Amino acid sequence: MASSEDLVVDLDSVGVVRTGSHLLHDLTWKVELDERWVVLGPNGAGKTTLLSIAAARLYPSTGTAHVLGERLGRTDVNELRTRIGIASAALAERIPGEERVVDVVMTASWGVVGRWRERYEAMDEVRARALLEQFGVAGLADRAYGTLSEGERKRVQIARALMTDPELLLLDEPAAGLDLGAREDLVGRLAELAYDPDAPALVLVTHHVEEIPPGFTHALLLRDGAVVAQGLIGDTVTGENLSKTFDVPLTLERAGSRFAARAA
Ligand SMILES: Nc1ncnc2c1ncn2[C@@H]1O[C@H](COP(=O)(O)OP(=O)(O)OP(=O)(O)O)[C@@H](O)[C@H]1O
Repeated sequence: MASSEDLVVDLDSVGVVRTGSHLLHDLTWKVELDERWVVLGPNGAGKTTLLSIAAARLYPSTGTAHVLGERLGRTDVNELRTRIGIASAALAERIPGEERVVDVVMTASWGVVGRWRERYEAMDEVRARALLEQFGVAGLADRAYGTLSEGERKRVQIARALMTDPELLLLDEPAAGLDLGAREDLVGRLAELAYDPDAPALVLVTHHVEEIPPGFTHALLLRDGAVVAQGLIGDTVTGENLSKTFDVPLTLERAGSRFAARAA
């Protein structure tokens, strides 16, 4: 079955089974080009599994998954993966501590461009430094990555994920481990990205409604591998839906385009 061109992610009744457990169950989800999605859910809900499918790194056991119009399992995933940017703790762990920050960002494109190496290197470096500037860490470009704070590293990881000018950007818990100031700074920068009409489709995974950047348009709430609710953010991120998702009575406050939740 073909997927509409405007659909960046198109999952139809997707299930993922591993060693007898259902990690995802009958999940249907469609992400359009101009949408910015937040995926919320407790530990073990299946958020990272879902992101792995959207990243074309995991195929569903049942159902069909199209990413950027290509059906997983029937396409060259190496070519497809160059069109997807991802920032996650698992990828970050593989960055060598001694690597120069600008190289951490630049090397994201090296898998894509094999020819005219030297020419591309100069262009790559200009782009890498501009992305570091966009995330407020241009001053760290020549430092060793291992010397950066957690908040600085997160920003570098997102700059790296954007290096190939992806059509889809996946962010797995980008604010995890950040102090309040660093979180707010990152939320502000992600809001700028969300409001940028030229930015890729965005999917951000988090446990915390406080980390939802303004400008995000849609939400998917997951629990035990199944969808609790999905749709426009204002309709979906509600106290009732969050209580079902996290299995604890919660009240939700909304101030402008920011959310805060606490036990009811
Ligand atoms: N290969 C596997 N075999 C069996 N179970 C697995 C496997 N990989 C993951 N799981 C389980 O699947 C469930 C969903 O995992 P996943 O990492 O997608 O959740 P998550 O929502 O991202 O959780 P967290 O918020 O803690 O990161 C978890 O219970 C996990 O233990």
